[in-house]
Amino acid sequence: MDAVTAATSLTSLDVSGLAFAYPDGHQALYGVDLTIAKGERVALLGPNGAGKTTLVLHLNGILTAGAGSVRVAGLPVDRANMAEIRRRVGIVFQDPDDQLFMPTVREDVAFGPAAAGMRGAELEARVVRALTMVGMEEYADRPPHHLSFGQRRRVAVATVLAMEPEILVLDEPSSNLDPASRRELADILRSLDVTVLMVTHDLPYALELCPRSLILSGGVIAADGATGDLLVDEELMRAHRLELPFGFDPRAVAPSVG
Ligand SMILES: Nc1ncnc2c1ncn2[C@@H]1O[C@H](COP(=O)(O)OP(=O)(O)OP(=O)(O)O)[C@@H](O)[C@H]1O
Repeated sequence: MDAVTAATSLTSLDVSGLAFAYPDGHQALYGVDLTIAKGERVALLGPNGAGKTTLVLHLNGILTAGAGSVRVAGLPVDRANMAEIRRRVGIVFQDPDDQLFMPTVREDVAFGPAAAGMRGAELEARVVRALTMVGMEEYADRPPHHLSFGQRRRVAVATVLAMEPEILVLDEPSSNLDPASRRELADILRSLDVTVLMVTHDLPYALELCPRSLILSGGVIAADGATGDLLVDEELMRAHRLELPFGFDPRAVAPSVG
């Protein structure tokens, strides 16, 4: 596939036969197949140790496939395409402090685009746009370490959005957020015109935000379907150690809209 075809691909992510063992021999992925279309919001569910983080680390080449392939908008994730892949796949890690290291919020958000060569008014506009998307434009000149956890998570999302990624990958985005911050982040994610893959143990959040979910279990995709359908399947949930919060009834929640 040539670069032009890749750039206009309707598939954001295509993972095929992905297998991976860590250097100590531990096999974490056994042959993962999945496709995510442009603009979809998909939750990646699964018990501890299922391989979710291992899979995510393959999406921008932090880990490279032992076997199989990963393509982002048609581009293979390999050494030759790494700069373009890292621009297209934005990963928001669970701990915002892994992503924020500059003296001000503005510099943190500018870091990625500046490293890609952007300068001057274009860079400033990019930073303002990303901060506005997460409602943090008024905090541009503050040191990140003076912000609350929820605000730092939003800035971490902005650092990734500033790269205008094809896919936004979020690792446990709702963890450690109070209910209002959790809802505000959901509103932000819903407002974005970007493909989203969200790793989460927060099943109500998955239902609220993601019309589709994947269950990764034992290093393979064990289920792929409408989030509401998966969450009401008690046998499936039990088989993969997934539990809804006490009293939560997925049938009572309106299905998320794409
Ligand atoms: N650096 C490593 N070396 C060896 N094994 C590892 C390494 N990192 C993870 N593993 C193993 O690979 C498997 C998958 O781990 P991974 O972190 O991908 O799971 P996960 O689904 O993200 O789990 P959690 O929900 O707990 O975050 C686990 O059995 C884990 O112990």
